[in-house]
Amino acid sequence: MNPEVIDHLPGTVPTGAGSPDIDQHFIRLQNINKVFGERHSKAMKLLQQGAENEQIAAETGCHVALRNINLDIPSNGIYCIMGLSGSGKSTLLRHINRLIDPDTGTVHIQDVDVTALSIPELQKFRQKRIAMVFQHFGLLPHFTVQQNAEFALRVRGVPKRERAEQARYWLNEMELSGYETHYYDELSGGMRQRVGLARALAAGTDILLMDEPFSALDPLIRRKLQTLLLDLQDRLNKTIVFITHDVEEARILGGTVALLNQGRLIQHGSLAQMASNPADEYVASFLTSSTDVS
Ligand SMILES: Nc1ncnc2c1ncn2[C@@H]1O[C@H](COP(=O)(O)OP(=O)(O)OP(=O)(O)O)[C@@H](O)[C@H]1O
Repeated sequence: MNPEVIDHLPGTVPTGAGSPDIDQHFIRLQNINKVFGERHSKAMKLLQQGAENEQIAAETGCHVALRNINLDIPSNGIYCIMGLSGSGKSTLLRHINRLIDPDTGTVHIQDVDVTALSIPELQKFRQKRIAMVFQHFGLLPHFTVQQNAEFALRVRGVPKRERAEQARYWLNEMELSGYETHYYDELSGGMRQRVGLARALAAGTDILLMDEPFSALDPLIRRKLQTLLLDLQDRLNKTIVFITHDVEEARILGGTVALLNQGRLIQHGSLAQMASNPADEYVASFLTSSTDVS
């Protein structure tokens, strides 16, 4: 049996009991800049000279998605990335697994410089360490629920019986037993996202990147999935980076956040600290426009 699978068989899933020490610098982004657009080198030059985003856009047509991001994300917890639409949340998240390459800067996960990995090394690293859950589920419509849940293990070359066992375990955890042979079209939004979660968890990685996973769902289902995620996290102790627009959702998920505005990291820490000592007007109005976080 594949030793990677043994590590993550249902009976050996790590539990929250005796939690490991938290590594405060588990994921470390340093000096990340990211510009999108065709006149890229001109835009980068202006950025490095300190030009504002608007000036760069006016002179080059390029969009500055991330500006000098320095952020440490601790291990074994849920860390929320927040900000208005277009503030750079997804771009930041996708730097962690290098779905997007930075223009400058580095991403480390523990002692691995993710930005320095070759493509084959990166593929292996992702398969072993990082799973992703998407806002619009990212399921393959021509695959059954079971096949979708097995997908990451199949890509990794895990033998059929073992991956089927893993997927069934996580589908059961997601209350989807009995739906294994169903297809995407036959599922509600909440069920689709539970398949997305089962797929990510079956992969057995220690890092989960979640890009607004619950925002397409109606409020009751959303609340149910938040509770499900918290219950799982109590047992699994993963490092979860979770994008949300919603301050209330961030508070439910533990209240540790990084807040972006126009590609800049404006403030990070606990929501309560940010509410009592906001870095600027934007933070204050972002927090109060959503909910009471004190
Ligand atoms: N591939 C791309 N090409 C050009 N511009 C891009 C690309 N990806 C992102 N952008 C731009 O970069 C900025 C940041 O985008 P990003 O998707 O990271 O924001 P976001 O905060 O996740 O927004 P949303 O909440 O709407 O998903 C946006 O203005 C977006 O239009």
